[in-house]
Amino acid sequence: MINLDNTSEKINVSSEVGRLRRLLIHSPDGGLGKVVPSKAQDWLFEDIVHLDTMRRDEYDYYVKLLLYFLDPDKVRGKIASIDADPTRAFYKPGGEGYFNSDKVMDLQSMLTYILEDEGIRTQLIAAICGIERCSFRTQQELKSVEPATLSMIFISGSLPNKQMLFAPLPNLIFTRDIGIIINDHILLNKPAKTARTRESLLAQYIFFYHPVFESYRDKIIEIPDNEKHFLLPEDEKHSDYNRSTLEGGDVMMVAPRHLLIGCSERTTLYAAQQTMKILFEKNVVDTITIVKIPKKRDYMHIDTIFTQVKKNMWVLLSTLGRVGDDSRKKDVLHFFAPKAIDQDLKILQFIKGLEHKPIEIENLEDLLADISRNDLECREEVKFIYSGNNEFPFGDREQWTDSCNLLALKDGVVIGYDRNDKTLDAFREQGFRVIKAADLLQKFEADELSPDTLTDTFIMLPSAELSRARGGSHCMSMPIFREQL
Ligand SMILES: NC(=O)NCCC[C@H](N)C(=O)O
Repeated sequence: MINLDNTSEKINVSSEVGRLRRLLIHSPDGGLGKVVPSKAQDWLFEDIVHLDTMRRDEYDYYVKLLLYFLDPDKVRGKIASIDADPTRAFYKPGGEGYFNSDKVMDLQSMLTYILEDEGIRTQLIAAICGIERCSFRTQQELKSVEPATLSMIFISGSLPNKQMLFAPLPNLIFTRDIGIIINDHILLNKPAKTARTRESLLAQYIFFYHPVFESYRDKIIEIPDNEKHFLLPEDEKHSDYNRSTLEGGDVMMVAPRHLLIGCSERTTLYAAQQTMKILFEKNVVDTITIVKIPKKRDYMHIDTIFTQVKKNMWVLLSTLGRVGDDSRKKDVLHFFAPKAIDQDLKILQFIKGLEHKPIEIENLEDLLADISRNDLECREEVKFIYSGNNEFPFGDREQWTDSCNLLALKDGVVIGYDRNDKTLDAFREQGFRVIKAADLLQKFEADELSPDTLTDTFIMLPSAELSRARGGSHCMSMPIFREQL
């Protein structure tokens, strides 16, 4: 069981780059290894993945890095022995040897914890069996399964004897999308895709019942459905104005009083408006900027297009920025040249009390520079790093493999994928140390570098398998506590 002492008053996120102190993750579970080619797209994967490689050679580094920064006693001086264990016991929630941190928390452990309560267990079994259309007998049988196994079944979809009860949840590794902390409030998502429905049900139960969130229950925000929606004919139900869906990758807490909400393939205008109304009424923030991006698989959420690196630095996709892709600047008439799509981008800023008079912002760079200068009171020059170093056609290629989706562990220290070479060059040009996760861990172990003193660093996470799931380190994190900037 995790130590829950001092866990109250520990939920607060008011920026994207304040030192990260606590977050929710989920290590790739057995369900990811069950994605079959014919279901990969339905389950929102671009390909099938090799689970062992994804865990051992990729995601496990993410965990070690997070622990080194957030809960160092769990890993300092132990990396060699952790790596030498062929069973990976350190990473397996619930098992002996599990790292069990109250700073880097896995949803699976949290689920196991709440399932110890018989009442919650009965409710959740009924709810899941309801959405998954299980038989009455299955529902009864699940009642006698002990919590750790039940938690594994709910997540992976399979019984211990490997029989599949329902589909796996391969996207649960992208914890960002299930909810978002906005100051000391928790906004739950409403997933756009059926493949992610069970995830949000599990998240509801975790946020409402886990003791970590106990004193925040009245600060959990759930977005309502449009009442009219129930009365609409099927073909009208899916319009952006009638549907209510929102995913965490479209919600970005950029400054203590300023929130960005993307309207995208996943988040509808209706949900964005409802969220804005609730947040203004509750006085959680006083500026909300809606960033409407093209509804395209390539750009499923705004955090696939830009993320913050440090107070005065952002990484973004130029095709949707002011500069545009350089192939267009040079007027390259080539069949590969992208269409001008920046006209599909629209940015409107709403100030509490003046919602009827939104301010239109012309482009992403203007918005991001304004956040750095005015919200974060940054005096240095604001810098932009472009995906693929803004070299055609690498901007789009590298955005597809999450060059713009970085997780800041602290101001200027980010984790991102190792495969986006041109973007990495751009970081080097800005004076960043670009270092492999394994090498950095070695240097931490040898006391040559320390998380506390590290500055301007891009930590490269191996990503051959992870990137097939179409999300990066920003998507794989749900920060619940960051220090104030
Ligand atoms: N915030 C994010 O962009 N999350 C990435 C989610 C990837 C996942 N395969 C999905 O399509 O939902």
